[in-house]
Amino acid sequence: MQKYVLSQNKNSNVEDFQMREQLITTFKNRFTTYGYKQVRTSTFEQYDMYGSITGTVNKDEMIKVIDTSGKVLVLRPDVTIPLARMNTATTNQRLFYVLDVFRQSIEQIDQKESTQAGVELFGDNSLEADAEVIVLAIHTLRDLGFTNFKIELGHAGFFKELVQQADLNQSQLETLKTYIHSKNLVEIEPFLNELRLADDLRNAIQLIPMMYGNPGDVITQAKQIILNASMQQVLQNIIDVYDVLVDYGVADSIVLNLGLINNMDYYSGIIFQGFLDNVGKPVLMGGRYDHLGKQFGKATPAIGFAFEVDYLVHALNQQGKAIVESGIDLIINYDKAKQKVALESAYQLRNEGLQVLTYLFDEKDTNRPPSTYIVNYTNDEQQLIIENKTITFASVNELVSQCLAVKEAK
Ligand SMILES: N[C@@H](Cc1c[nH]c[nH+]1)C(=O)O
Repeated sequence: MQKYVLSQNKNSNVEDFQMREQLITTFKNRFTTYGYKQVRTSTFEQYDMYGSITGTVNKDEMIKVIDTSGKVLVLRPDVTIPLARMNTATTNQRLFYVLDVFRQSIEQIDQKESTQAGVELFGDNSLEADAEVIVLAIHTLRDLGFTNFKIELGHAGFFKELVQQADLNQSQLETLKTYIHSKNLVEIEPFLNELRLADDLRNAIQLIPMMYGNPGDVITQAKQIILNASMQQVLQNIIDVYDVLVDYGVADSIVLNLGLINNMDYYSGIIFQGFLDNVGKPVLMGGRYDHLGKQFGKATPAIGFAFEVDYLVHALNQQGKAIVESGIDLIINYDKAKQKVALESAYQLRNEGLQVLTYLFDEKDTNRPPSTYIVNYTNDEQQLIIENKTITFASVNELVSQCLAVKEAK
């Protein structure tokens, strides 16, 4: 075990970092084409703020720090909450971010930070907005080269409505959520029997974990357990959003999951999660949270989602899509007597955007990275070597234009 290394689980090698940068460029490009503007929020937040509102991150999972005046702060445990608090726009606002969030669950004590790339759309409560945000998630996954993924679509209201009628206490509610989440059909039945619920209510709750799969089938099943007008409305909302998704041509990527329960409690409408083949956890989570803003004095409808960047990097690595490109454009070897002209060339070539390393000929280091071109400055010769072809050049300018011509031709 290495001394003072807190956790080894953060990707820290060069290839992973480059892959993350490529991913981030993809997020930025795609989010921008849907009208989103990038923002950031503070890394430190007031612990009290999280204490005063409901439906936020579990307080035990937040990482607390104490500033020099003794005030308790937390490291940003979520981005949606601070953005909902900061949002003052009177018209639609589309924001995106690529930021680290800090949470520590009891199950995964080593996992304290993760990078999220997310979007939030404020000020639009239409089902077209719901569909557009989901399509943006799908569009981005396709940009990243994923073909085998599914978006599970559900609704926060479906479960809430049933649970409200069952009148459960907090611990019963948590148990039920766990059973539904893990589709634990064996334990859910005796659990519900003990609660002595009305038959139709017990039956409806028991069927929730099975309300999963092909949208047409799930809608037919769900119609049979509708107990009141609000549940009817919720189901209609799901059907309407799904219809817009069909018009976008993304129906293939959608499955319905009426037992879907997101981590955060602030959701009030459509919720969704994205799953890739071979990754057990969702790589994206999101949904509508129309009541969160109210807690900060400004009721604004809102919907958004966040990708877990680390899981995506892991998935790309597993699929063998890792970047193996570790070489550079050009190496300049030079005799001490030619130092001036060699270093001048290096400066100019770098100025043109080429990656350049310089080495004295008598340097012992043989462990050099691969390069596309090699330049040799010796007392007698000035050579540019490209793929076994040797070209001589008279001046720095000539070298620069030769290199650029080759680069352009590639
Ligand atoms: N902040 C949510 C994801 C989300 C963004 N917007 C809406 N939901 C999470 O971390 O799970």
